[in-house]
Amino acid sequence: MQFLDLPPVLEASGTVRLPGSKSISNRVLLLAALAEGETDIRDLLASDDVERMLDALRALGVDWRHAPGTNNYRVRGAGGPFPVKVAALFLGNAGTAFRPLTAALALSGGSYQLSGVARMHERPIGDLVDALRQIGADIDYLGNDGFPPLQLRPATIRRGGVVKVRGDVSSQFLTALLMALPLTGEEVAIEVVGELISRPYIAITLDLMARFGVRVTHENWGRFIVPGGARYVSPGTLFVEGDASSASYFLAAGAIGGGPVRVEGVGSSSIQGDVRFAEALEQIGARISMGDNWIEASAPASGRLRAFDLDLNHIPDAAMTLAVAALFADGPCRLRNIASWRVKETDRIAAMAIELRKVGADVEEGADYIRVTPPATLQPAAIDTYDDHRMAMCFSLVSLGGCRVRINDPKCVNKTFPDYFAALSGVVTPVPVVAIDGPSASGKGTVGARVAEALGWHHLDSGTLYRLTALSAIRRGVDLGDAAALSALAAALPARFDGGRVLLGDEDVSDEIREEACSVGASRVAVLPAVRDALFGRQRDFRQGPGLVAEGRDMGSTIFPDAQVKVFLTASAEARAERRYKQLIEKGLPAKLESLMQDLRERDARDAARSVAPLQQQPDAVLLDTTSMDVDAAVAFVLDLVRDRGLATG
Ligand SMILES: Nc1ncnc2c1ncn2[C@@H]1O[C@H](COP(=O)(O)OP(=O)(O)O)[C@@H](O)[C@H]1O
Ligand SMILES: Nc1ccn([C@@H]2O[C@H](COP(=O)(O)OP(=O)(O)O)[C@@H](O)[C@H]2O)c(=O)n1
Repeated sequence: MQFLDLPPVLEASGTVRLPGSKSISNRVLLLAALAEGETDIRDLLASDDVERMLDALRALGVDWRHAPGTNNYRVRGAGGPFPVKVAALFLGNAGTAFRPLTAALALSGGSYQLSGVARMHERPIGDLVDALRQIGADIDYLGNDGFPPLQLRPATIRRGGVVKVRGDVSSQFLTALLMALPLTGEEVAIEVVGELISRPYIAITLDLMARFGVRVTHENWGRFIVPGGARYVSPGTLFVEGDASSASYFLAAGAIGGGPVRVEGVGSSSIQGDVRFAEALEQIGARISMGDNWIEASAPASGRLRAFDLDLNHIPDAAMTLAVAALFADGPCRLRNIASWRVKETDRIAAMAIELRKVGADVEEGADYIRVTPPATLQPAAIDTYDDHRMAMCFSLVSLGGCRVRINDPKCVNKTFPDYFAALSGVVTPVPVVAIDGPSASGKGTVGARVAEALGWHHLDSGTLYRLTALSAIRRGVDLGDAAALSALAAALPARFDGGRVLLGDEDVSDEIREEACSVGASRVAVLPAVRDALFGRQRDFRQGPGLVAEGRDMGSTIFPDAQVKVFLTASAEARAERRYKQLIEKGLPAKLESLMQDLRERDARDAARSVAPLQQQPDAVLLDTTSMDVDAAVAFVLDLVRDRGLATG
């Protein structure tokens, strides 16, 4: 399984240009395909769901062209039903393609097979099929009743009259009918049965249909009239707004991570309901400002979002972002009236509950609500994403809690936002790391500790973890080649660091781990991949604000490959042996220069030759050879690097 590790973040601020709206992109493509004339569509979303729609339109005989290097498309409309009368369409997991195409194809007088991925075949479509059957459409279920895949056949469609459709499972059924019914040419009334959910999505549909010349009226969102003699006519050029649901992650980032974070592409003139996410964020304390085409969010003056209890029926997709924002609130939060989450890309209520618990939240889920009690401190976790782009994007926000987070299967964001993680990294400042790697006695520990102190940052001497593992093993008589036993020891190591002291349980072992036996032992256990794995997360957990200085052999290559400063610290073997000798004698520990030299050479060789995380200078590391340099100069050199990168002032 692929994964993406997001580092803990210090703060969020900056500007993001949003990709095109998925809802608008797929609606506009279908309307342009059915319309008379050519439509120039600007800033179309480039994503999997839109690809599925584009592929389908081409298979149905609609001619479209893409202007290379842009997100602009020209669609030559069919001026009515689709010209190709027999087709098999694969629509992935794109609800915004599947539902509207089902309705439009049911009225196109052809034989069409529509299928998708396994999850698409678990997402209900029965209410739409029932509505279409009322007017004579010939539709069969090829799998389970009420679900895709579907077989559509030519049929005599009753024109005019009344069609009833349920509105309480997915508003896409109504959207699909609204967009397709003008193909009949007669006035039709659509009556919504049950309470209409996600109304703002219907507003988008009506707005876009009007731009293509078909004006639908409605009575209080319960009864809609598609006028007689309606035909779609291209509006010429049409700009796709930025995606308001995608905006939610960045606005939340601003509200949690300080801000201001500005999104461009949506604003007060947007037709997308999800811009109202900004209002919800404001209600819970965030500072929001807005222009026609942008929205900006900053953290509350108090620094902390307020606990909330909100009905989020009108913004079901963006509401997911609030479920994760709840981790940063000052008390338990309740998200209500979100039953539609259960039939989306995955059962989002269940998925959200499982993953929020992983980071430490206490979660209660009901049929149509979720209650999130934030933990005192977030726990690092590996988040499963359920092939659901929004799960991946939402949980990236955990990193704003100064907590590392792993996102499994990060490519699921391709559904709506292929560049999401790059866009996110453009507005967040990860906790900075100075990684110092190098051979034994090159001065890593001394320089690292001094640099950390000068910056006021945390310090990790990773070698002590290997030394402690060796010490525990020696004490318990564990064989230094027994990978399974050693990795179990390493994983459960009761290590604590207190000032300059190293504790194993309550015992101060600072000196003991420096003795020859531990040095040799550490070097031996360190070649075992299982031991290195067992210590991996523990080392990463040292990365906390305001920053970390980490030293060892693989800080820059493996543990913190994204470290902002990487130093390869070295000195000649003779210089290093002499330093070690002096160091041990000063501590009153036994030492012989010759055997130290010998040991050092052997350890250097083992570190450089091992298969996992060998010691070598990284291409992006700065070489610092201290053979003829004193400690002060070495410390000053590293501090200069840190300041040059703009990571610390003073
Ligand atoms: N640039 C330097 N010049 C002289 N002595 C140094 C220098 N850097 C470190 N030392 C000394 O060398 C000894 C070993 O350094 P240490 O920091 O323990 O190395 P490492 O952590 O790389 O094994 C210490 O006594 C330290 O004071
Ligand atoms: N990041 C690290 C740190 C130490 N080690 C191993 O752990 C041993 C002890 O590390 P250390 O940094 O305390 O050793 P010295 O450099 O002080 O001799 C080294 O000999 C390395 O083999 C490692 O493999 N990876």
